[in-house]
Amino acid sequence: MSAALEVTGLGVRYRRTWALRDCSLSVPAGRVAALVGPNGAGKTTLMHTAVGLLRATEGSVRVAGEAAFVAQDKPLYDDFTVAEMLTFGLRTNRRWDGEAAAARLAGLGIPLKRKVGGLSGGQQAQVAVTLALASRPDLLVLDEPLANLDPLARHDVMRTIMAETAGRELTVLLSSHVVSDLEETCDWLIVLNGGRMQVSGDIEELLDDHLVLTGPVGASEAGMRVVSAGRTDRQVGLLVRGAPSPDPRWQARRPGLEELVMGYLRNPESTAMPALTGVRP
Ligand SMILES: Nc1ncnc2c1ncn2[C@@H]1O[C@H](COP(=O)(O)OP(=O)(O)OP(=O)(O)O)[C@@H](O)[C@H]1O
Repeated sequence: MSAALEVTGLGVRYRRTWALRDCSLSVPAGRVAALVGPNGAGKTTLMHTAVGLLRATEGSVRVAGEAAFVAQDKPLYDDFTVAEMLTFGLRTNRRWDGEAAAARLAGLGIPLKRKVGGLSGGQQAQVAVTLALASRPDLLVLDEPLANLDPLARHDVMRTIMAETAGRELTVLLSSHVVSDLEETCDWLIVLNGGRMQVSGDIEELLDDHLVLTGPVGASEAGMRVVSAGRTDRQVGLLVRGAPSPDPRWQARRPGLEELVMGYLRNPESTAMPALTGVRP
């Protein structure tokens, strides 16, 4: 499968501050990739660089085809009606599918005559995503599309994205702070922390490749690849990568996505990157 997004040795600096350093990753075409990380991790910087709003200070970003971007603050023009936004899109995009966009908005019950500023937050997010999709991108980049939305609206926006990715070669990169929102929709995970890449990979493969171990203090950790550890006076909880421990005192189970992400974020030194990027396992 060819890569829709290929990031190689990327570094981005704002004046003296490096927002990203030594980042390499590859997202295969057709994937819905979740980009997660704490505040200031560099998510927006990575997305801006991918869509050409920022230039790489070092390294490179390559997108196969056209990218569309929905910014965190959804720069929709409040005084424009939804219909005017569609006309604007038609005039400013080479490949524009206004009919599909109008049909989708009708399906969502969003009136074309309504001013964008008069729509709810959820509806504005739907309009922003629909307009981005109407430009028929190969890569759709969404910077926290679910921020400030209630759970129902979050679910609806994710459903729109899912419906669009089904049956065509659209690749999506979306950032979020809420890992549970991504579980159903995303099949690729990227964890960014302090400007460094920690994880990039297929979510099912990553979950298969990790274990949560719980055991008494003193249970052997020899030979294990510990991602992160939590300890109390009596118990130890570990997230490990690879084979289970031979020590029978450990109880093992498969992690959930949130546990996997939190395990890595707790220990910024741990990485799970494909070998080809040259990052240590
Ligand atoms: N225009 C700028 N000038 C200087 N520093 C910046 C600028 N934009 C971002 N930074 C810095 O770069 C780093 C990465 O910021 P970025 O906005 O990419 O992170 P983020 O992961 O998107 O954060 P958040 O989750 O809070 O949106 C931070 O340390 C931030 O302070």
